[in-house]
Amino acid sequence: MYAIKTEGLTKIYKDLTAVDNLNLAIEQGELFALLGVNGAGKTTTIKMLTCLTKPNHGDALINGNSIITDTNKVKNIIGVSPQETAVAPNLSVKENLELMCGIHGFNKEKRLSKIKELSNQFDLSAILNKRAGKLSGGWQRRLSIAMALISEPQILFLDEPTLGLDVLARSDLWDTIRALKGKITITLTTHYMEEAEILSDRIGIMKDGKLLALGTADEIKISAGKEKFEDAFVAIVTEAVKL
Ligand SMILES: Nc1ncnc2c1ncn2[C@@H]1O[C@H](COP(=O)(O)OP(=O)(O)OP(=O)(O)O)[C@@H](O)[C@H]1O
Repeated sequence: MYAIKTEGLTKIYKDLTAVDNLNLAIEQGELFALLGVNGAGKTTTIKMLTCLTKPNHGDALINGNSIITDTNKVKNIIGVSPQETAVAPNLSVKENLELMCGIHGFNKEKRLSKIKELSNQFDLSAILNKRAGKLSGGWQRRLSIAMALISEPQILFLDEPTLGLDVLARSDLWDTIRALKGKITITLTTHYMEEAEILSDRIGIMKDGKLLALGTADEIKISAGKEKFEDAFVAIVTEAVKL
């Protein structure tokens, strides 16, 4: 069974088709990147897959569960780190993690063990009592990902995980994401070509709501007839090559 399978997934806002007949299948354990320039439809796709907004047409199956008819099941098996980070700025790092444990109804024992496990995994131990709003963007994002993992999701969605971060913070976060690779299915959106190429198993390139290319970075380079992934991306989105 695919982790994610979309069938003609479409979202229309008034006269704008934000996501246009998206057909995509993502394997279990895959790290998949949706790459595209601003307004390509990446966030709208993630919002539909995470049941935050309903499609106008089509459907998507998340581990076999429909985002339209099985929303509760879908919500139980996914974790989301949204573009606007879900971190509560006035709470400490620990309180943010506790809040998520509370939302998922963990008892004290489970809460303590989960916070310990994630603090170790994400290097948060030394900053547990710091106010989240005082952390740098990179650390807030790291906390946001840790929070998304509290429910032990089977599929993790990361919407623009490194948006606005400096080179070092981005590289740190790439290490964090790499460490999750293979353990869980990850779908991330990005407009950084390098991020998609370095991190993901496969990449889908979107523009104007449409999926223009799909494959590994190498496959995309070969089909576009370019040696560098960046050149392939530019050629595809400027429609210099039709795949
Ligand atoms: N709630 C909304 N109402 C109307 N139009 C919307 C809404 N949300 C998104 N759009 C439009 O849909 C299109 C796709 O937006 P979306 O945010 O999905 O793109 P994106 O690829 O995630 O871009 P970005 O990288 O800027 O986040 C854009 O033209 C956007 O303006």
